[in-house]
Amino acid sequence: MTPSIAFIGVGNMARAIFSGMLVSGYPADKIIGTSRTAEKRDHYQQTFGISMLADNGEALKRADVIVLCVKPAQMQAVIDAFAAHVRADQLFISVAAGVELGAMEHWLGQPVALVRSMPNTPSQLGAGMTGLIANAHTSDEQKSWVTELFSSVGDSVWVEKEEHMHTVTSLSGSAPAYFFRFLEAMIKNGVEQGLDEETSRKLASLTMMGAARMVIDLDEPISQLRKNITSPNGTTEQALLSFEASDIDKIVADAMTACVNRSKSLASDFSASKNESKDG
Ligand SMILES: NC(=O)C1=CN([C@@H]2O[C@H](COP(=O)(O)OP(=O)(O)OC[C@H]3O[C@@H](n4cnc5c(N)ncnc54)[C@H](O)[C@@H]3O)[C@@H](O)[C@H]2O)C=CC1
Ligand SMILES: O=C(O)[C@@H]1CCC=N1
Repeated sequence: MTPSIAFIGVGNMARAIFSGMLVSGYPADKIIGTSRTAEKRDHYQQTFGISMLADNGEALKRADVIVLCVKPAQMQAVIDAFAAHVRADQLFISVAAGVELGAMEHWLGQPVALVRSMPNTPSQLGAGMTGLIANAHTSDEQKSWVTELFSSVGDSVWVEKEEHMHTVTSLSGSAPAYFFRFLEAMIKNGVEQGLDEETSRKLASLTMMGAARMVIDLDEPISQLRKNITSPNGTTEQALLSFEASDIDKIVADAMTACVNRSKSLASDFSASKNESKDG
């Protein structure tokens, strides 16, 4: 039987996941979303044919699987409000950056299956990439179901240690934004050189897709793919020398480290021990 799945806090990430699921054939009548805004509930219900509710507790009651999609700062309040009504057979999946399994277990207040995920927005096109880790109460069967769920919107990897979720965030969760930023800069320069925006956008973005497909589909080192384009004393060489002069490795490493550090600081803000000391 297809499980009913409730997305608590429908925003960018929830929409990306359930729209990808719908495209891959998940029945709309098995998908519930929650939003506090009537306009958004109407919009999502009409656009996607899913059930939209105002009450998270009602969504919890109706669902087999609950995907927690609110911002990290809202997670505790959302869980606290329905924790007393959680059933032992339910499966929870969080998409929140930084919020650790231990903190969510603490808020849920009972042994329950819980998966922490770090998806990304290309999920909405079935091209998502998701990192996953489960708590000790999650069965192998539940893990397989979660793998299938995220396979329906792209691909996924299970990490061995929870601290690896910070790295996943910097490599895939946040990373579509890096590529968008890079494209923005390229398109802007194409326009500055005289092309219209549409042409510049098409040239840059389809090139990014083609390059990514070469990396994924061809069994060749990325450095070799790069060298195949870089004629000695040619045009590409000049562009790459310019990147090196700006220390591209450092630029990227600094950005990824900043991302990881923010993920760690979120984890520390919402850690179980901090909550225990607050409670006690
Ligand atoms: N946007 C992204 O690319 C990614 C986001 N995430 C995670 O996904 C989570 C959500 O991020 P976004 O979707 O970008 O944020 P968002 O702001 O677009 O969506 C969150 C939604 O939750 C709603 N909400 C807040 N409190 C609520 C409550 N008590 N009951 C019901 N709904 C409530 C808000 O109104 C909002 O619509 C965050 O924890 C973030 O770390 C993870 C991976 C990628
Ligand atoms: O920026 C954020 O905090 C979220 C998590 C990963 C992508 N967006």
